[in-house]
Amino acid sequence: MIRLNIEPLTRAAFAPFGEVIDTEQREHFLINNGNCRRYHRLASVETAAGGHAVISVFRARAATFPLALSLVERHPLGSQAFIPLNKQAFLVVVAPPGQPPAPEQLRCFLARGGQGVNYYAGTWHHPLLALTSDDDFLVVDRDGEGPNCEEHPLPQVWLEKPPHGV
Ligand SMILES: NC(=O)N[C@@H](O)C(=O)O
Ligand code: NI
Repeated sequence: MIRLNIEPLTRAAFAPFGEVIDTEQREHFLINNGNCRRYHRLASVETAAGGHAVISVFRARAATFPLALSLVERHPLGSQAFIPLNKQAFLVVVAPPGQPPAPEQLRCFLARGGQGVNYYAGTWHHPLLALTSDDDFLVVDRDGEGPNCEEHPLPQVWLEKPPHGV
């Protein structure tokens, strides 16, 4: 049985899996006559095989802990971004693109309030893990023809609740 450690979400640590969407210490430039900062291209949207990008809202129930992770999935034809609309923290479980991951390859990150993630096409990940009930996330991913969700079952991988007040 494997219990995943929870790591802080940083751009460097998440680089093999995708991009971190946040504004802390990020480059920006002024637009709209100096009334607005543009944090430009924090992440890129991938849509392959004739697909197109769509914007959705996911309203998620909070995960309950300890949590047995039963699967990971990947979207080979497109990226997938999750941006919390209420700046709530959430959990991100990922493994690098490529062969279906062994449990030891899984990484768990805590996205603190205000951080979002963009999974590269093909990055293995657990479906959205919210920590707050009815939490809303803006989701940008690919819609269109073709198989874009592959699942891989996991044996005995557990996740404990993150420390309080994260
Ligand atoms: N099913 C769906 O659209 N969501 C998953 O891809 C997910 O990563 O939460
Ligand atoms: Ni997904």
